[in-house]
Amino acid sequence: MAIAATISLPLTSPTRHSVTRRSITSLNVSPSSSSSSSSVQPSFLTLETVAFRNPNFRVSATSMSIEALEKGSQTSFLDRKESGFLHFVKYHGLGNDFILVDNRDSSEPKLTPEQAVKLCDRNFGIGADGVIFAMPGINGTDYTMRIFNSDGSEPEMCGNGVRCFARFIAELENLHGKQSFTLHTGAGLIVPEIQDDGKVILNSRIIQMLHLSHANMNNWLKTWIILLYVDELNLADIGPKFEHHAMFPARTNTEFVQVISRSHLKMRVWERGAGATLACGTGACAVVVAAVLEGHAGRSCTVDLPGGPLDIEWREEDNHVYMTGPAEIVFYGSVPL
Ligand SMILES: N[C@H](CCC[C@H](N)C(=O)O)C(=O)O
Repeated sequence: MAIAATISLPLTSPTRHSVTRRSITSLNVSPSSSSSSSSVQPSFLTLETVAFRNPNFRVSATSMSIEALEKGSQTSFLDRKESGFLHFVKYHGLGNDFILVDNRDSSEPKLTPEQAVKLCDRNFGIGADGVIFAMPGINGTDYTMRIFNSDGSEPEMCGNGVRCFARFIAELENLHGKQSFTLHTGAGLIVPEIQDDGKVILNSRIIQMLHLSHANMNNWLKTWIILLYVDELNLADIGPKFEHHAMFPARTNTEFVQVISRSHLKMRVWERGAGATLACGTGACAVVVAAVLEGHAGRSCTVDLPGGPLDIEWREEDNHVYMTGPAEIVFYGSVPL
């Protein structure tokens, strides 16, 4: 599959430090942490992202020329259905980046895992940690979210991916204000609730899984609390040893955690099927649940990841986990299939 793409860039004013409120998509409604979401540091914005942040230009990957985009072209881009091409939107959540595909017209993913591997390649493809498909719901849900990791494996769920998925659906369906939809995932039913300010809540079912998995040392969400200086870790060396250990027949994500205080953790992650990523939403949630269960932290923590901070709260009264973090559009694109 040739990878020659015309890229349309949804750009806002290219100031390096403008992380607009609307760009903060949160899985948290607790006002206490909303202020912290505005503390999201723009440090994870790369020059490429900033350079692509002006809504009036299109970059053609073939000519690398910059052309003015007619008004409203973002909407028309999302309506593109030319056959023989895959139209996608590139999002990232703290640098954990995904190719999002509007797959609402079919219950079969538009890409094979092998094609996803090629598109995720950062040199020969678009470059991403995974491909996420917005598909028709099943068993009465509004949508289904499926994800292929950059190695082609299919995980059950993806925390950062849910934030990007929520932003993607809101754009596709032109949703504004408070919205809620039911989402079928490999980890079960998720009911993301988009709040008036664009934030999204994560439902409690995942907590039972997190709780159970920590207790049962289930391979998917197993988290190791290791009291160490995580920056000194050679993830490429130690990560695969955990991922491929015989203890985890389905492999595992592994989070390496430094407890800075009872409300501040620092984490690096080696992800199953994606390697060292800049952020892991499910991992950050699992880390806080595990740290609480192990007595290392309180129920509200800022988790520092290489891509930036996530605010996580495991609320006692409803057993929900609330995650606050950004979900940014990077560009729209089309690739020939
Ligand atoms: N690689 C992970 C899926 C993505 C999880 C991570 N990106 C997140 O934000 O939750 C796995 O195979 O379980």
